[in-house]
Amino acid sequence: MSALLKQRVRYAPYLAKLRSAEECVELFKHGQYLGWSGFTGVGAPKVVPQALADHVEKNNLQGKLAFNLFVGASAGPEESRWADLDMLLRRSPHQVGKPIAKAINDGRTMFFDKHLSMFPQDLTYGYYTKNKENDLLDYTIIEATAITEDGSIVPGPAVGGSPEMISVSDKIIIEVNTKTPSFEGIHDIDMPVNPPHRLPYPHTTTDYRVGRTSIPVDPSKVVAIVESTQRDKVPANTPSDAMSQQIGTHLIEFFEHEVKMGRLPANLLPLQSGIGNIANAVVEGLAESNFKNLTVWTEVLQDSFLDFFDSGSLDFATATSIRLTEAGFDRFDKSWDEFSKKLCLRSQVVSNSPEIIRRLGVIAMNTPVEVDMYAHANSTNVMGSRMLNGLGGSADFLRNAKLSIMHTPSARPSKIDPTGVSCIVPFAPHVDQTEHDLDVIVTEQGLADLRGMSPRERAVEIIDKCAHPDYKDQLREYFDRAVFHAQKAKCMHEPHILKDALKMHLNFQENGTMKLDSWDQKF
Ligand SMILES: CC(=O)SCCNC(=O)CCNC(=O)[C@H](O)C(C)(C)COP(=O)(O)OP(=O)(O)OC[C@H]1O[C@@H](n2cnc3c(N)ncnc32)[C@H](O)[C@@H]1OP(=O)(O)O
Repeated sequence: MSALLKQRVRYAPYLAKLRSAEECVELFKHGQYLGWSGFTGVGAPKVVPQALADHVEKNNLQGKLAFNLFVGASAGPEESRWADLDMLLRRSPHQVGKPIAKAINDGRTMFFDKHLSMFPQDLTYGYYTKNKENDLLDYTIIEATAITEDGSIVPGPAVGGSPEMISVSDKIIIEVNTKTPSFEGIHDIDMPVNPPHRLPYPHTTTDYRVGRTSIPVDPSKVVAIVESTQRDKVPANTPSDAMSQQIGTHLIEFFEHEVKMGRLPANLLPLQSGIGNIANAVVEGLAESNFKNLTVWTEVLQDSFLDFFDSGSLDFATATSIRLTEAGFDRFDKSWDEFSKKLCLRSQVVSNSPEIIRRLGVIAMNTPVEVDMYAHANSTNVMGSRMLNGLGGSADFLRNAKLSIMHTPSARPSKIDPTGVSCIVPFAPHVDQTEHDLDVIVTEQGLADLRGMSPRERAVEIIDKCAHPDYKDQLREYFDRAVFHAQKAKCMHEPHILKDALKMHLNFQENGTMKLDSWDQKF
């Protein structure tokens, strides 16, 4: 037992339960229901999942030792390995990475995609274990960076759904990570209380704290403590480029206008920003802008937020996960005293709570796959059926924010055409965010402010301001034809010609580009 482990585990009875990761393997049986800590690739267990993967690989147990796995959002490379080894029977509510997306799209893993604010509570309602005898997760494997005197768990860089998983878990395995510095003091943990006893969340500011800094656990449920010395491995972020910077510029101009019109205060309102290079560019733009005393209420913080703090413009940020690269974590650790005063990590049911997002008037910004001309957005399924990452928390925020913004490139490259995929389409083949949720669509071409507009007005605005020049005329022609058709058919509210509505997608599937020869083209 390392001296560091002894120091981190302040509840002595747990030390008697010390096991190696390999010694935990025998606890696991095919078909069990498991919870893992972690959110967006950080804070997930590492050594026990790796030992299980090694065991499966060594004994050719692919598909024979497989699990129903729940993680707050995505986990790290261990999850990808489980996907490659056919160890995932079922997975929810979010995932990231080619191997797991492949397992889902191959039909090997049953995935369901759920709002991240709802997933943990639905787990406690027993919705996901309803076919089991005891209605509980068999094991939760949770990464801790310290254990308090009463046996409570101090998580690392993610809280996610761990409080709920622990509350509905039959047995618990704690991986104490002694390589990661202790994150004690940075968390604010809400434990689940189900209706009819649930009370309102009292949060009225981004820095509000209920005051619990660790996750309480019944020590009799803890069956093993395992030491881990592996840090989180987050791939480098895609740097911002001219396209994403242009989107950032449009947004900052829009915020300045909103302040001038009195619809936003001078320091804006708490910001939520999604993942990816557009989100990073927006954060970079804000850090360089004239806005001061900004706050952030979001679900994931990335490396760009460290610069945002350093710029002096950001007063406080809160999320459920701080997804930093190794270099980002080093920087974070070095300035722990400074960052930890300005940062709080919460349960995902709180970071993504519709109630709080609406109360605080959050400004939400996320990237879709595509948006249609009436402002329905697809965040998850390419061509209506190929799963990318899942919905994540995008709809938690976009449905409830004061300003709901989707930012996207106007077009993406296909294999044969540098602008072969238009991200503005006539009809979204899968809808995650509806026309009733979205206020603003922005691409590098421009910004469409849709507030108060009827669907036909929206279509004109989105095509004019946001579509790529290669697609503007084509989209306008579809819209004009749809209006002509709808006038005759008396269905002018949201005009469509169903036989044509998906022709851009069909052409992409057949010819590798969304550019049509004509709308009369046959498929
Ligand atoms: C945990 C969280 O919830 S974070 C907060 C918000 N979460 C969300 O919004 C979840 C849903 N959104 C997402 O996952 C992402 O924003 C995405 C994938 C939709 C877009 O993110 P980006 O950084 O722009 O994605 P990126 O450019 O890497 O594209 C990802 C893949 O989708 C493909 N893709 C994206 N848009 C399209 C499109 N319109 N048509 C076809 N393919 C597309 C890309 O080609 C790429 O495929 P590849 O991986 O095979 O190369």
